[in-house]
Amino acid sequence: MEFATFATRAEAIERTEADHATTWIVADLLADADEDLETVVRFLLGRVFPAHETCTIDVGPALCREAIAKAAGPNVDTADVEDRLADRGEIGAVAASYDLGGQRGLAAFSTDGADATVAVADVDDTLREIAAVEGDGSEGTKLDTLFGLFNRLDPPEATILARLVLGEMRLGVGEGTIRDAIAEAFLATESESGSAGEAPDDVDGAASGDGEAEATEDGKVVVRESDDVLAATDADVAAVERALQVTNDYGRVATIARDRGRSGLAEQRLVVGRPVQAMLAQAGTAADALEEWDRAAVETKFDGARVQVHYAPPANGDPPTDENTPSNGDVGPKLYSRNMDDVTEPLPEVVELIEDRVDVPVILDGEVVAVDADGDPLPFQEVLRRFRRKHDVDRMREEVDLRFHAFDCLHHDGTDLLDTSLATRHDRLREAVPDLAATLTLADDVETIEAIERRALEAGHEGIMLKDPESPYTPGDRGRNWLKRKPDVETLDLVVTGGEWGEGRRASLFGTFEVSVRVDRDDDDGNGTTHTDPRLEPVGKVATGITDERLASLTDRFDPLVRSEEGTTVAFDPQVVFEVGYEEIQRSPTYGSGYALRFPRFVGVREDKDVGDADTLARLERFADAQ
Ligand SMILES: Nc1ncnc2c1ncn2[C@@H]1O[C@H](COP(=O)(O)OP(=O)(O)OP(=O)(O)O)[C@@H](O)[C@H]1O
Repeated sequence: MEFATFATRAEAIERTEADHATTWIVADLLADADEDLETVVRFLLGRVFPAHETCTIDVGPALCREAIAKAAGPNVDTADVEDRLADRGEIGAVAASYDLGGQRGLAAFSTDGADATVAVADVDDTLREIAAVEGDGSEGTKLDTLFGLFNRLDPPEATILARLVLGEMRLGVGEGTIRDAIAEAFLATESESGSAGEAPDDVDGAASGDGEAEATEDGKVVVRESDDVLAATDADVAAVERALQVTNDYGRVATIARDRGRSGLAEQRLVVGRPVQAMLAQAGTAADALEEWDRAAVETKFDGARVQVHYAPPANGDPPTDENTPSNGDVGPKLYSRNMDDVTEPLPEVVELIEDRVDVPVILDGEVVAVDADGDPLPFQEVLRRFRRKHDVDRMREEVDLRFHAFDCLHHDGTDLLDTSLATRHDRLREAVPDLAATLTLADDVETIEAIERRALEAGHEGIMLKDPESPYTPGDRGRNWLKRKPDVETLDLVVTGGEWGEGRRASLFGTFEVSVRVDRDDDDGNGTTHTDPRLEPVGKVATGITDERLASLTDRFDPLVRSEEGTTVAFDPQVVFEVGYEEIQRSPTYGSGYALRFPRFVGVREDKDVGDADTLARLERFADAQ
């Protein structure tokens, strides 16, 4: 597929507002993608690599702006690109606003005069090439390669490339839309209920369906209520969802759905070495748990960082031959964070522990916690000193002692356990790692649960987890089968979107940080889906709780993220998530979110969270209502 075709269709998706119409156009695009299907799916999600691969193209906003400036010609410098960014607010629009290198010039044609169009596969290859560049001079090589690509693109293509490079596609296509579109494009014909979802007629490049299409002032195409509903059934969508949960690879699932249909999807298995999305929890009380289930499984809530362990010991057999066969030999131990980043290297003692204790293939879920000399838990911030460390791992190992607590088992000795009950999974967990398994107590009265909670708090833990003992493991889901209970007021995990330079002694440091919530299109789906296209709205400014030393390190960290500057106020590229405490949430016209935090206080940087994991406006509103 030509990249220009992809860009035009992406533009139409962006202009379309109704969810079902978006699903149609995406389904239509997937059906036309042929051999580029996997790439198209990833591009729509703003990714070059599937989520379970730890590769990144490692091009920051500054380098991307420099490449655009270079492609825009000798009269344009990075400062000019930054000005336009401050003006237009979005890198795609900025890239499209320049007459880049060859757009209308000679470079659009190869030397023999043939039209040198760029294919989706060319863009993918080039971005992978950029990802692979390492070592001295890598910045320069990445810049030249990216510039070379921008140089060959038309404005709509340049928009998409710039957004892709920075992982912000802004098409309003979340993971849920892709899931539905895969079902619509490739499974709907298999259902008895009807024919495949028909892509709607084209109206000005965007979907119309049978309903009346109407362009609004901002150019979005709204499709009014129509008889034309999606053809995919709930069962189709569930089949896709299931395969996504085990493979964690949208591109791959799309291809399997197209080529092998439902039976192919049903055959997908967990693979030791391929991380799975973490199951998440909602806040809840003992009374909530006992109201919802007959009995609650009660566990300590450890105050550390989530780690998923993948290991297949070498003695157990040969390495996997087919990547869809549960591996039975020689993988890892590999450790993954809650966001599926590879954290094996920073945590060597966990690797050694697993190698030492485990003798069959496993996928375990758990938490690493920093502990003091007596083995008592230390605050969460301590574990983060170890978690993403690339240098001085050995020295830090001496400084911060870690414990690994395993609380779930997703795969054990050739058997996938996602669909079995928590109680069964816990039995397998104890079989796999008897002395690393968290204690799980079944309770059917509030008093027992409260006693466990008191003991957990006295021992220095964060609180307790309450889990439905009958529930399956649902990757990526923040449902009500796991409830977390901790006494402290919930903190919020907010994206840092701006800042202000300090005054006097602190004039060379950022002194205040503007923090924002995510406002996603499908914000209120309530199912914990990670959305790739967040809009961010401020809720307050954090200035307290930060030491001078910390401010200095934060200033170094945020300096390269400055997107624009006006007086002492700066806007940052949204990349860092702060955990923020507060006394109260108030309604307020001051900020775009409609809320303001009273006495916001810096608790720490959530190194384990990306922008897509930050709290949403919907969650903030729930907290505000519950005050
Ligand atoms: N026994 C346990 N079972 C499950 N999760 C646990 C347990 N102990 C600690 N945790 C941690 O608690 C988290 C569950 O809370 P949640 O899903 O809300 O994540 P979060 O947003 O990081 O919340 P928080 O900031 O409260 O930890 C898990 O991701 C895990 O890291």
